[in-house]
Amino acid sequence: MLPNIDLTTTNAYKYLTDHFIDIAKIDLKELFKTDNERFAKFSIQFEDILVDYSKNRITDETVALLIQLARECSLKEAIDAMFNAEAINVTEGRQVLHTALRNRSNTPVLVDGKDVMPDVNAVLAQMKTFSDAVISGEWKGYTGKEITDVVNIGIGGSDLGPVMVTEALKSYKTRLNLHFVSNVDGTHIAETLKGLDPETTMFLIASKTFTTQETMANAHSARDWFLKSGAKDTDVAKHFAALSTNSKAVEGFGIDTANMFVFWDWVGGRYSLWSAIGLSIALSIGYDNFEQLLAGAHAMDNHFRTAELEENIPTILALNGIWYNNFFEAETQAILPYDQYLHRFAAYFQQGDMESNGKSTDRNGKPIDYQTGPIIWGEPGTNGQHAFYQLIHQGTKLIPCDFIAPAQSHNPLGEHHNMLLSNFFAQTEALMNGKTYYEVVAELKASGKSEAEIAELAPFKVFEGNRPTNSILVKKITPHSLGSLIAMYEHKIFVQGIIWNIYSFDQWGVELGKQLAGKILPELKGDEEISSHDGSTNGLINQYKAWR
Ligand SMILES: O=P(O)(O)OC[C@H]1O[C@](O)(CO)[C@@H](O)[C@@H]1O
Repeated sequence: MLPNIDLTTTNAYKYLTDHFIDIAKIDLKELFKTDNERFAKFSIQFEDILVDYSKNRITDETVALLIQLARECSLKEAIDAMFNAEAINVTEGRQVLHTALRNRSNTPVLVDGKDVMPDVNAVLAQMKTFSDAVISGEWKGYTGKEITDVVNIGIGGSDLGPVMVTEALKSYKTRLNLHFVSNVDGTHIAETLKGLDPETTMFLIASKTFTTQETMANAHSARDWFLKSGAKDTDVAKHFAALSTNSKAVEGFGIDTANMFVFWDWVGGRYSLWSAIGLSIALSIGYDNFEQLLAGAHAMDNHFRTAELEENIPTILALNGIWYNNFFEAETQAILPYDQYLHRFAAYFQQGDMESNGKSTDRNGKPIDYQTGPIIWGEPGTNGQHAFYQLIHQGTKLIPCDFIAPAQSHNPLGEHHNMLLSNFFAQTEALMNGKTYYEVVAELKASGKSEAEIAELAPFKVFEGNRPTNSILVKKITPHSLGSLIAMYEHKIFVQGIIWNIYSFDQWGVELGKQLAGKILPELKGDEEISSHDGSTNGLINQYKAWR
């Protein structure tokens, strides 16, 4: 069972509320001036990942109180409950076992008394055989040609993880070209298919439920396109595979069950890239690299499960986030990777975090009167610097930022990487130190400006500073380190959900829109005027009908 504790009733929360009044007045750069050990104290290295959280508005006391909060909310017990296969996804009556998918040590994981590891390993073996055959060219299409292109059709967790990882690990690419179709907008599949040859294209229909409207519509359009090329129904087996928990629906669609890669309902969609949903990743980077990704995540799982809370990276990151979210009232959290390969990392964790912790009902079914999940956003550096960093530096909102960068580039081109990393280091320094009015005046004087010009300009050039950041420096983005990095954020989300006393593994909030779309779709068929909705919705539907 998960603990059920309202964080605002804990002693730690009360102490933190008082402590916040003191900390709100303290300037972060002063904390560095008075403590030479601050970096050593507030940074943790795990394998090839260094997490520096010293540029946060925290003291020893803050960290101690946040840890106390985690203890009072029974975090350790909750971690054990997840790894021990308790049904902690209560509203769906399921276990939460994405960690079993990457359990490379193969210790038994018992679900209802049955060890799931043999099934996990059997699917991995099937993925290996299949991906090896397609990559080597041994697998032939219906006219005897090798497969050159793979199209993953899926959405949400059946798309975002594979897209993010295949982009992040592009430098490990096999000879196959990967494409991803998610949107029900016909443009997505139409544009993707334009450059492809049905004789050499493989489709992966990725859907946990195999009922998702967008995925099924795209899957049918893909099959129509394939059959139009002259292929027969019996050729579908050579060009379509399914990644799903729903064998019946897969059969119903006409995909050979030999080409079905299963997973289980104890894998949440947004945590499924480690499962058969990762087949596109295995095809894209090769099975051995996919296994390395799993191994990296497993290493982080072990760290999360065994490290003391004070040394536990996901826990520390989560508690820092709670500090800003619940005390400083920060509304958002930026994820800013200084690595072009990680350009979908923030988008991936938009689903990971916001679908998990965007909840306002606690574990008693009662409305919550404190803040839960933040808005997650971000773009790669340095592009972001030339777009939205203005607001991070000088806007009225406090935006805690995670900066992520690899020390080694896969493309060491002249001075590019030093230039990139100089920006990475400079930004967190600038956000912390800011620039005072006196510094601005001195700078303007030195540049030869008149007194009048200085008086006019100076206020606009002041940077308040004192803006918090985490710096996550990774030796190199490899399948292993990326696996660890993803698992680190997954567990951060878990910790926050525990402390906010919410259920992080359901997603009822996506249902209402789906339901209403299902009602509206038949109304769009004919030409008759619609009057069954509110005035705005009626007006919009009727104008759509008039214009289409
Ligand atoms: O894999 P499926 O079942 O097609 O679902 C896709 C996505 O839809 C959601 O249920 C949200 O609509 C996500 O949680 C999930 O990742």
